[in-house]
Formats: sequence, structure tokens, C-alpha cells
Amino acid sequence: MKTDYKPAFIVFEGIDGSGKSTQVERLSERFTAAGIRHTCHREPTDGPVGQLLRRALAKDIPLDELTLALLFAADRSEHALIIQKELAAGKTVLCDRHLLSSLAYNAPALDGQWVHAINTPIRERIRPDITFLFDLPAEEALTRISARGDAPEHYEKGEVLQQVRARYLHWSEALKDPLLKIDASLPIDEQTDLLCVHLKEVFHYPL
Ligand SMILES: Nc1ncnc2c1ncn2[C@@H]1O[C@H](COP(=O)(O)OP(=O)(O)OP(=O)(O)O)[C@@H](O)[C@H]1O
Ligand SMILES: Cc1cn([C@H]2C[C@H](O)[C@@H](COP(=O)(O)O)O2)c(=O)[nH]c1=O
Repeated sequence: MKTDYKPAFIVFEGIDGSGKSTQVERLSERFTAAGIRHTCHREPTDGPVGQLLRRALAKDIPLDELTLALLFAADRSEHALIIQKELAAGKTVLCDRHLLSSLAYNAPALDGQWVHAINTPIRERIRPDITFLFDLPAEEALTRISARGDAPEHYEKGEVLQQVRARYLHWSEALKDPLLKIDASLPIDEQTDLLCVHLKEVFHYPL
């Protein structure tokens, strides 16, 4: 069995409540147990632009869709520089959301090609080696979100998440980046096993 893996940029995507953060945490635990050096990231980031975005998502400050799309790209631009450094230092990067989120969420009011265009310089800096897309019907995601007990954020509404899910499926084909769609209704451990099998078979991670 080959185990000569090189550090990869691994992205987790899907609608709110689809289970991304849970899987980042589970995969991180498996990586730690296997001695794989890695770091966990998320977008929006915890940097200055990301913090502003989190306030807008929590409905603390009103920002329109154009401003949000520009801020998500700005936050990602800074983030790409950090990710490049982590990879160069030999660490695998697990990232909760990246470009596909902008295409899925920020394109309804705006032209999808324009959202793609403002992110193109970032794509030239960094591209995911693999994206795991956690696919779940919006109603199931909303049930999970309300069970979590947090106040619903800016995009956490049934009709919005239904459209976001459809745009995820469209853009995941259109981008042509390496992507594995996961049935997010499966039990948590079963999904983590699927991720590990893929990373072992395709990227030779010692999992
Ligand atoms: N496979 C699963 N089956 C049932 N419940 C799950 C599953 N995966 C995660 N959950 C639960 O669903 C809720 C949402 O999961 P999680 O926070 O990981 O989703 P998320 O995609 O990161 O959400 P968000 O984008 O809103 O932050 C959590 O309470 C989590 O424990
Ligand atoms: C990166 C990114 C995110 N969003 C949206 C998607 C979610 O509703 C929130 C982030 O919340 P999470 O609990 O951390 O998943 O932000 C977006 O609209 N565009 C983006 O580029």
C-alpha cells in the first residue's frame, strides 16, 4: 500500500446544517490518531473581514448582497495566503467552506459568472485538491439547525437553502474541480469512513 501522500487542501461544502463542521472535527480526530500533520480552517475566517461577515450573518449589521459577495471574496483572498503557507510547511488543510459557497449562496441576486470572476485571482493562488460536498435536503438541514438551538442566520430559510442546494449541484459540475458528493443523511461515522477511504485510495493518506 502506498503512503507517500503530499499535504492536500481539503474543502468541506454543503448547505447550512448539512454536517460539515461535524465531519471536519471527525476527520481531524482520525488524522491526529494517524499522526497526519494538519490544521482546521473555516470561511468566513476569524480574520478582520471574516469577523465583519459573521456579524452580518448574525443580522447584527445590515449589508446588501453585493457587499457580502465582495467581502466573502476579500476574506478568501487573505485566507488563501495563509493556506499556501500551511501547505508549504507540510500541513494538510481541512477547510469548512471555500469558493463553492460563494457560487452557491451569493449568486442568486448577482450573476454567477461575476461571482466566479471576482474569485478568479484567488483560484490562481490556490485550488482545492478535493472537495467533499455534503448533500442534504433543505428540510432535513433546517430540522438539524433548529435542534441545534441557535437563532437562524441570514441564509437559514427553507426556500433559500433549497435554491442554494441546487446551485451547489450545478456549480460542482461546472467548476470541474475534483469533488466527491456525500449523502449527508448517512450516520456520522459512516460518512467519516467514506472520506477516509477516498483519501487513502486517491491521495495515499495512511488512514
Ligand atoms: N449525519 C448526521 N446525522 C444526524 N445529525 C447530524 C449529522 N451530522 C451532523 N449532525 C448534527 O446536525 C447539526 C448540524 O451539523 P453541523 O454543525 O456539523 O453542520 P454544518 O454544515 O457545519 O452547519 P453550518 O453550515 O450551519 O455551520 C449538529 O447538531 C450535528 O450534531
Ligand atoms: C464562505 C461563504 C459563506 N457563506 C455563508 C454560508 C453560511 O450561511 C454562512 C457561514 O456559516 P457557517 O455556519 O460557518 O457555515 O455564510 C456565503 O454566503 N458565501 C461564502 O463565500
